[in-house]
Amino acid sequence: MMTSYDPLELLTTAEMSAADRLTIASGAPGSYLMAQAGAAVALEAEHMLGRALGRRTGRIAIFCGPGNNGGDGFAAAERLLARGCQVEVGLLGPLEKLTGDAALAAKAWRGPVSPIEALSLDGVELAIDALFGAGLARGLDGLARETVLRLNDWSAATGRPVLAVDVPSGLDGSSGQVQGVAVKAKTTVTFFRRKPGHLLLPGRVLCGETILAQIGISDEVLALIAPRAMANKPGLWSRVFPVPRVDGHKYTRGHALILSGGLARTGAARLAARGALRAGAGLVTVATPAEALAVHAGALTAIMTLVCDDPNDLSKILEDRRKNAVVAGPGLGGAAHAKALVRALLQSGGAMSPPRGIVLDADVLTSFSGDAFGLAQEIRASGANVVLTPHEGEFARLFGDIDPHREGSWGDLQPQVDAPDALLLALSSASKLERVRAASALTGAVVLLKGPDTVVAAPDGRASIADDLPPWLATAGSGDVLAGMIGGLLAQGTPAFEAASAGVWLHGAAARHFGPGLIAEDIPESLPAVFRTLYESFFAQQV
Ligand SMILES: NC(=O)C1=CN([C@@H]2O[C@H](COP(=O)(O)OP(=O)(O)OC[C@H]3O[C@@H](n4cnc5c(N)ncnc54)[C@H](OP(=O)(O)O)[C@@H]3O)[C@@H](O)[C@H]2O)[C@@H](O)CC1
Ligand SMILES: [K+]
Repeated sequence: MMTSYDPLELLTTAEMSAADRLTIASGAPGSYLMAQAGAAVALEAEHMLGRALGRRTGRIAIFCGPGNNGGDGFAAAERLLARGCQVEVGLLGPLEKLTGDAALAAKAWRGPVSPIEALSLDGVELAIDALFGAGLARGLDGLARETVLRLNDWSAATGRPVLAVDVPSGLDGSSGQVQGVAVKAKTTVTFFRRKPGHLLLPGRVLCGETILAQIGISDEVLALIAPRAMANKPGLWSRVFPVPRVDGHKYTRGHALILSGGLARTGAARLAARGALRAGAGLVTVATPAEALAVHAGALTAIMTLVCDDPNDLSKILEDRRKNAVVAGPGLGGAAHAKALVRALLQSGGAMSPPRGIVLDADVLTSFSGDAFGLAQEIRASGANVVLTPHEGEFARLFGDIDPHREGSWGDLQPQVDAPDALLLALSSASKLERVRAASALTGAVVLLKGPDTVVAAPDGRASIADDLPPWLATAGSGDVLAGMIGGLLAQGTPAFEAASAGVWLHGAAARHFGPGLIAEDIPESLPAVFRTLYESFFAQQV
């Protein structure tokens, strides 16, 4: 059965194996799951042929590997043959080496099996890639590599599609990274739940459209597996989302403070401020150097201003604990100034309850380049709810160049993090998901790493991955608006992980609503329409 809704959970390949094992242990044979998987692939193959040719009689070539992914290929082949399709099967490796359910599926296949290199693509309308799935163990080489390249060349030259089983072969389902080479699919059919690699780049592009099929694995196994990675959709954060209440007023919706840089760089703070206000903060104030006050005052209406020339001014401003969220970084200026301000900011919360929400972005992140340990110590000592919002460059400068062996680099941090060695290794992992999780575990902050596949991770290992951000979101000032929106959500009391995840989703939804040609100023102005649709969906779920 194909799924018509988007479940949130994303399963690593290890978690998916656990789901298979638990299901098989509860009495459903593996061969049944494989038959269901094959049937789902066959159904999609028929749809694809139907769409391309208006009939389902075109030739289909199925490339099977030596494990259960190949078994799914045999099961699909048999199903397609039974439905009257023209199917040919090639196998990587000897038939007699297949074991378990894959051997059973191959035995049930009534047609011939060619060596994979002999399976011709001449006149083929659709190729099915069932070489490797969750069991990919190393980079592809030799005949496996040649086969993948042959499939890609054929598809590029003819425009005919490849349908991938579970994941395009060569793609690591947990990380979204390519192991050597990978198939470029038009469509991927995966089972039970999507894997992080279906969302993370380059995986998402290699998968084409990902279709989720249910093959008889019960949702109940999720309670035992307890997956920690989720697709970033409203269902992830809707329960804590600050929907305005009839009995609320602006003072119950928090007060966000945005730190501005000097005269030549005030626009970023105003973009962030507008983002915070549109995201629903009750009050928003821009704290600005005196030299830029007139510029801000002339450009702002609903947003207030305060003079803040140095860390002392900031500490005084923050004695007002009603200013419960702060955004620092956009356009803030030179490293020494930014660092001094952020120190004052992190030391200002005292024993606030609930702790102040703080978004650190742009120039603040750059001011701590190579000093992730220093930043981590200050964040942990602050007790604040901190969200870091780097792009790839800022992330690399912050976490990519640290020397854990330098004396004193860990300071008093080491006892506060689990498995420090593994954490350091993960910081340079090829997997974006693992890198962001490690950065979050090190700093004790929620970390949001931007990109077309923005990942948000919390120190406890929860993570969200975005899969619906439009390319026109990558425009000057867009990140400033995002930082402000997250600040606005924090001001309303949204917990940091959910505020960051919801901020990413709303930012993308606003950009989708506006469409191509978007500039940063359009994002806050598109939020009301997004909220209207979002609240309607919340209310629809309540009735
Ligand atoms: N379990 C179930 O009930 C269900 C499972 N399902 C399906 O099973 C799939 C997972 O199956 P799987 O675990 O057998 O792994 P799979 O991806 O076929 O590859 C393993 C084989 O490839 C080989 N190999 C690995 N890397 C290689 C390389 N670079 N180059 C060359 N060879 C390489 C590896 O060899 P080895 O490493 O042992 O030398 C081994 O022979 C999953 O994606 C889904 O499609 C569904 O039917 C639902 C029910
Ligand atoms: K595959």
